[in-house]
Amino acid sequence: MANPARRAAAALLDAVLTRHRPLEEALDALPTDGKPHKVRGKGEARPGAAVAPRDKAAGHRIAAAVLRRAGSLDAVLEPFLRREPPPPVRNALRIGAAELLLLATPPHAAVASAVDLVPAPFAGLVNAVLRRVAEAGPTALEGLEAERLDTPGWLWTAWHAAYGPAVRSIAAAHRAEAPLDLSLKPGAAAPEGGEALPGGTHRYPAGTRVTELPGFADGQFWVQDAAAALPARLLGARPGERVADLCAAPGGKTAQLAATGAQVVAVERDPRRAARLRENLARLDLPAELVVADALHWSPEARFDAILLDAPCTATGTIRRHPDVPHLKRPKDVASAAELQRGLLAAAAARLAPGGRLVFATCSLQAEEGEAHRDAAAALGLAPDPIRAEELPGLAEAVTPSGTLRTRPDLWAGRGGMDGFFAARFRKPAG
Ligand SMILES: C[S@@+](CC[C@H](N)C(=O)[O-])C[C@H]1O[C@@H](n2cnc3c(N)ncnc32)[C@H](O)[C@@H]1O
Repeated sequence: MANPARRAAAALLDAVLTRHRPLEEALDALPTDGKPHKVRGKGEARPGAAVAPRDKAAGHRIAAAVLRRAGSLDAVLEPFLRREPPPPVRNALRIGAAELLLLATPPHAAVASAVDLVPAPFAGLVNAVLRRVAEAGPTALEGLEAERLDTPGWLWTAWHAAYGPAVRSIAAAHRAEAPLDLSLKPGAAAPEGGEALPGGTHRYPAGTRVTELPGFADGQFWVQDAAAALPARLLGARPGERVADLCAAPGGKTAQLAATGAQVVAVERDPRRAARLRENLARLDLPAELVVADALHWSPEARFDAILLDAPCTATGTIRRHPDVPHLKRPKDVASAAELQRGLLAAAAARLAPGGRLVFATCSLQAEEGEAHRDAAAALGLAPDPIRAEELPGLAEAVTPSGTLRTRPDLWAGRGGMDGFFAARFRKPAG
């Protein structure tokens, strides 16, 4: 019987790499209470033994290491494989190699538990291959062009076109797990042990469990990457203003807007995500009107002084936090996300009062989901309202010459990086 943490890792890798399901969904579907586990959205139920929370966390860590470094791990395994093994065997080999080369698991335990994951006819193969990998040790990774191997070719090409040689440092940043960033409620004290970043975010080491920090249950703060905190700040909402947060769940930016004293209307299409937003606002004790609706077709009674459009996107700026993204997204997803974003931008422009402000943001590194929208906005009656470097202390490098925001995971590299975000600010001419 395979070790529960490795079994969980194998189930997570099967979900992402074979069935193309998001990692978060696969984590939710792991049976933690002995019930059969259900794969949401597919109606597929399969029996599974319960996984203790500790084993689930360990399995998640192993699966994430494999997803981050799958290209490098496959390159190490390559010389020892004469033909392609079936997917579960390939994943067991990747799990074993990740434990040996990246996670410092003692070799005997790494090899034996990978062998336990596969059916008997493959046990000899997995044992022999992983013993060879164990003999080489972490030096097996030396000399590999890890940045390229661990990045799908189409993303490398797109990032090279957009960012030039920085593509290499972007890809390198994806190798590390992201730290935990918190935004604080006004007047709240930050839990001890963090670093105060310019702009107000408090940063804690990767792996910190937010629910265990003092102040979480009484709603003193919420999880929000340092870059994700910027778009709402750039909107500059003021007390009493009527502000819409389109595409609002899980609500990090709604919380920021509500904390300014503005009258916030949060719009979210997905009822399940809207329920999470409601819970988050209740925990934080921050007020906002929640509308469960499609922002493309929603018609409010009155127009807004300010709108934040944090549009759905391919999320390629969040790969440090979501290492499944490069394995799941395809170029056609960028094209369809960009089309939806154009529609949402037009809907947002129509709901803005004359003189009103709009911030458009996406957590994508793809230019089609960011910079391309800047010029299209003129046709919607929106004038650029350039962002100034003084507005973003310590982050002048993220302000582009045309006054948009472009953060990347390799910025603030010595401090733990940040998510990749694009933001542009517009004004609707008065009268
Ligand atoms: C990038 S996330 C928003 C993150 C959020 N602003 C925050 O800071 O926590 C995009 C959200 O938009 C929602 N969404 C997608 N299309 C939508 C639409 N047409 N109308 C309203 N919400 C939509 C998704 O369900 C998702 O919750």
